[in-house]
Amino acid sequence: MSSVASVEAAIPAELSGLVRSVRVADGVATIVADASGLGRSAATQLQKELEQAVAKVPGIAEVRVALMVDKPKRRIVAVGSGKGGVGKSTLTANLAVALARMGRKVGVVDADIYGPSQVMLLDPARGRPRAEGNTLIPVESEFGVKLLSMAQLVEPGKAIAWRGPMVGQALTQMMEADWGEADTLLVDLPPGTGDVQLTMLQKFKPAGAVIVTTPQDLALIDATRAIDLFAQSNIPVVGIVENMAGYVCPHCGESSDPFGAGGGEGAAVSLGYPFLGRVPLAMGIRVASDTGQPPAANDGADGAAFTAIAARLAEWLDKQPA
Ligand SMILES: Nc1ncnc2c1ncn2[C@@H]1O[C@H](COP(=O)(O)OP(=O)(O)OP(=O)(O)O)[C@@H](O)[C@H]1O
Repeated sequence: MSSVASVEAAIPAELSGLVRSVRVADGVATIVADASGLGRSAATQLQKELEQAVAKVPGIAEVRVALMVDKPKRRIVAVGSGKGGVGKSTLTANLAVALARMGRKVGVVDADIYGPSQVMLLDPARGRPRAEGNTLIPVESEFGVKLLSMAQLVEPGKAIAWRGPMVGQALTQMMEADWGEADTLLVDLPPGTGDVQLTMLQKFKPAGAVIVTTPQDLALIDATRAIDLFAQSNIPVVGIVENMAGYVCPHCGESSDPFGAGGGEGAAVSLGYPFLGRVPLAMGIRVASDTGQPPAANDGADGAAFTAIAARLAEWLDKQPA
């Protein structure tokens, strides 16, 4: 048998369909295999299995495996707000779950170092991300969304008082993790306009940004600042979401507007950005969120607003150039 034939015969049958070429010269076997569509860990596994199988072939001193991989078309969408507590994390988690229910492969990066809440929202079982070499493997939440959070990387309850460079490094590790097939990465940014935002904009160039605000004037002024940050970096603003708008009393059914109403929509119109929708202030949203059950995971009324906003985001994503 020729040395190429011996190498081919040694490759397990279930992997041979992925092998594109085999060459042998001076005891060195060079195998090219197609790993496109496999996640990074499956590709590493393929490489190992090929190396191990071929190393056993008599006369082969060295095995080199080259993998053909396609760069996944993954879009990053930053979710930002001018100030804290406006529901940015709640929106991010629910958009992710709603997009996953629409068939997208979604990852969430919780970059909100000052209040990382995605673990509570999406993974109350608190899975720990694994690491392969320097590459993090995100946790799979029960809602079909992959997750990496600053909260998984530090001890629970420890004050997060990191300096800028550490924050940038942690963000980079999360962004460059093995996101596998994920086509959309939603990044829950800290409120305001600090180091994380700048690293995000300069290094990872999101395809777009969703801005969350509550309807009252102060939040809107802050939201305008957040919008400016994206606009200055030429990151398109997908649109503005108005959260905590309109409270329906669960007892009497009367609707009131504790934070005013329509401010987000008004700001969107006057600034010339699309208005993506309004999420009511609802007890059900708060309770479900606190117990790790994002309303968008179900067909109930509390999830409907998130699903509608996710549909607008999906439509926007589909219109972006490949
Ligand atoms: N539409 C809503 N109805 C009721 N409660 C809400 C709504 N949106 C958010 N909340 C609640 O408000 C609180 C703050 O929300 P969230 O953590 O999402 O805000 P945030 O903007 O991400 O804040 P931070 O930047 O401080 O992390 C949470 O307890 C959340 O459950």
